[in-house]
Amino acid sequence: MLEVQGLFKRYRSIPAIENISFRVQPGEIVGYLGPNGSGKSTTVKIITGLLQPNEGRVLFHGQNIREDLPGFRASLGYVPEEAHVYTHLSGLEYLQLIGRLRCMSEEAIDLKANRMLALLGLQSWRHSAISSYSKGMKQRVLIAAALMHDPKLLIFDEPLSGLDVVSARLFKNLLQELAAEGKAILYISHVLEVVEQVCSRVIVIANGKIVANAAPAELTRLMELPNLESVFAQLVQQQDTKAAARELVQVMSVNHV
Ligand SMILES: Nc1ncnc2c1ncn2[C@@H]1O[C@H](COP(=O)(O)OP(=O)(O)OP(=O)(O)O)[C@@H](O)[C@H]1O
Repeated sequence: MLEVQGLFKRYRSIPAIENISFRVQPGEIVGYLGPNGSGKSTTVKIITGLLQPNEGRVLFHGQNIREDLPGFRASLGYVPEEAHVYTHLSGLEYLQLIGRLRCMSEEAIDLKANRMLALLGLQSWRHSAISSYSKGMKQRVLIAAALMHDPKLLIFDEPLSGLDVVSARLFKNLLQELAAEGKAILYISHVLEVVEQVCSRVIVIANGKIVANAAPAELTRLMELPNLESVFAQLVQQQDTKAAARELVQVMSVNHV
């Protein structure tokens, strides 16, 4: 369904991603993991059509997305890492706006917006301005907004940020339901425990390059490691965090008067 082929992106001649290729099929939840600055957002911006690659292309149902971006976006639901919502609108007004931009009927907008807000625990807040919402409440509105038009492809960029325990569990169950419905899902997250539970496959990138693309269980088995977190640490050669934390506390307590 989604096919990413040989993407390269350079910012002022410095490579951000190099030769990124992968597929996401209907019913799959694919985790896209990497440390800060490894190129996840750059990849997602290219897939959503916000950024043009220097090389490579993105195909959706075999067609280059840049040949018909509005058509592609009609099939795409995207929850961005940073929320830029119109905070003077209420949750309900925001979903109505999104529905109208998606050319949905008023009847469908009203039904879906009200039901989704209720299911996401925002019923009594639906007429309040988003500016009064907590981070997690804003995040839930964004999730509803991404689902309103029943897209075939969903991209969630760090969707758990700010969500409380119940909302996070609801989101995990939602991912599984969406996959069972045949949606293709790309899931970017640093919460490896959840990724390990829900993803059928994970792609790990480091310094802009893919270093692994396999099922979580296969990665842990092949690398003889207990969980995805240790696999990730090994693959991206992260620093010795215990030593760094100890040193930070030592530096902090250097006499400063
Ligand atoms: N607009 C830009 N101009 C210059 N360099 C950029 C720009 N955007 C990203 N980069 C660089 O490209 C590399 C990849 O960044 P990107 O934001 O894609 O990483 P990321 O994996 O999403 O990181 P994070 O987990 O912190 O969100 C980084 O080295 C970053 O500094």
